[in-house]
Amino acid sequence: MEICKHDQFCGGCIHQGIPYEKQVEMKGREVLRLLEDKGIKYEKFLGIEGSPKQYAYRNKMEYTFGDQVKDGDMTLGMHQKGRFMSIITVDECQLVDPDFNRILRAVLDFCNRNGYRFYHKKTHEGLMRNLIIRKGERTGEILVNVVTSSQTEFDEAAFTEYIRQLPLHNNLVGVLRTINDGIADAVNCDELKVLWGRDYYMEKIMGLEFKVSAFSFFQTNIEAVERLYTEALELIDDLEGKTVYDLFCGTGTITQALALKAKKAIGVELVEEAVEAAKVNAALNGLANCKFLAGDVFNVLDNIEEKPDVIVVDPPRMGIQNKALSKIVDYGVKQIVYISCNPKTLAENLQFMQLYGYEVKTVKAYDNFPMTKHTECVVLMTKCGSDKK
Ligand SMILES: C[S@@+](CC[C@H](N)C(=O)[O-])C[C@H]1O[C@@H](n2cnc3c(N)ncnc32)[C@H](O)[C@@H]1O
Repeated sequence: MEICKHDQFCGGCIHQGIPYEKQVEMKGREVLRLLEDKGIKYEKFLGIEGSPKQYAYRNKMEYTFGDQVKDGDMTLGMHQKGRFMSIITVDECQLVDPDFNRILRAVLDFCNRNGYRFYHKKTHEGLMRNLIIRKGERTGEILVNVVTSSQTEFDEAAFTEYIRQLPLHNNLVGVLRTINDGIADAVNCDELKVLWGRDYYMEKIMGLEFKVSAFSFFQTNIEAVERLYTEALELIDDLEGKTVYDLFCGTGTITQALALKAKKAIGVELVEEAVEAAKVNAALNGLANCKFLAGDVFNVLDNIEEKPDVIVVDPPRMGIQNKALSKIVDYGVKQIVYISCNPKTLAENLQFMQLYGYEVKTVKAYDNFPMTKHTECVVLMTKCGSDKK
């Protein structure tokens, strides 16, 4: 693949131009360095896996309307590297399905033709704010969600017609409009309007089906994350008859995969909408042995009656706070599987867990986000001495 035409301004693909094997090797070395810096002793490093797809792997993009130079033409895309107020049009991004680029270009043309202006971050004036495109990798379903203020007229019928007649390879299943009049530079939903079709797409992963609604979290690189989750769950000795906690469970993908084998799987997640989505999906998959609880892991752990035999954690980039980690290690379960999207906070958490009687058996890294700086890791920890019992 040639160097992307947006490379000069877009800060997303920092490793672009470096041969892929080299990128993977660099990320693997970085994980080991971070672990070693924290004095983490591990029995085995199982290496690093590259992504099954190096391009067109992202199933979601959140683009912003703006301009690249002050009072210049309207743009739609990503923030320019190092220049927060500048937006660059990324209509040839290589990390997304070509349909995303087609839709982005078409929406920008539509807005220019209709004289719609972008919402200005400083003056808080203007109409067009964001464009969110999501795709079911395994179903080929596409959802288009345009985010606007309510300050001036927006021709919803013309927009819908225009999007529906675009020649796409994938199957458009919904055209949505989100009204956001908040002044924060974030996508908040004051009202979600279904202009056509439905407000969700379907995805298939780990042999399960998922209904992913407009704002639900869902993993970005499906092929890569399926392999990562599968390998992470294979580290657990035996799930039969066991109660498993899936902490920081998001929309409950892991919880449901665990429930296929365990006696009971309990997911805990801060975002209530994600928990509601997880419940809907568990019902869709006919899984009656899943339970989902909304709230901060630190608080919710005190209210779960069933004690765990195994714990899986998949925290956000900031890792797990020590006060929550104390409660997790206090269960004394034989195996903890730690899935991490930030090797730096992973190393800090492992250091703490080692002090409280856990040892690191295996570490494996995964490059689920080729060209970018991100690396995922899966670590198996066991309670010291539990092997000898
Ligand atoms: C990396 S994602 C996990 C994704 C999940 N495994 C899935 O497949 O959908 C981390 C999740 O932790 C949640 N989270 C962040 N802080 C939390 C907390 N203190 N307690 C519970 N959940 C939290 C986030 O909302 C997010 O959904």
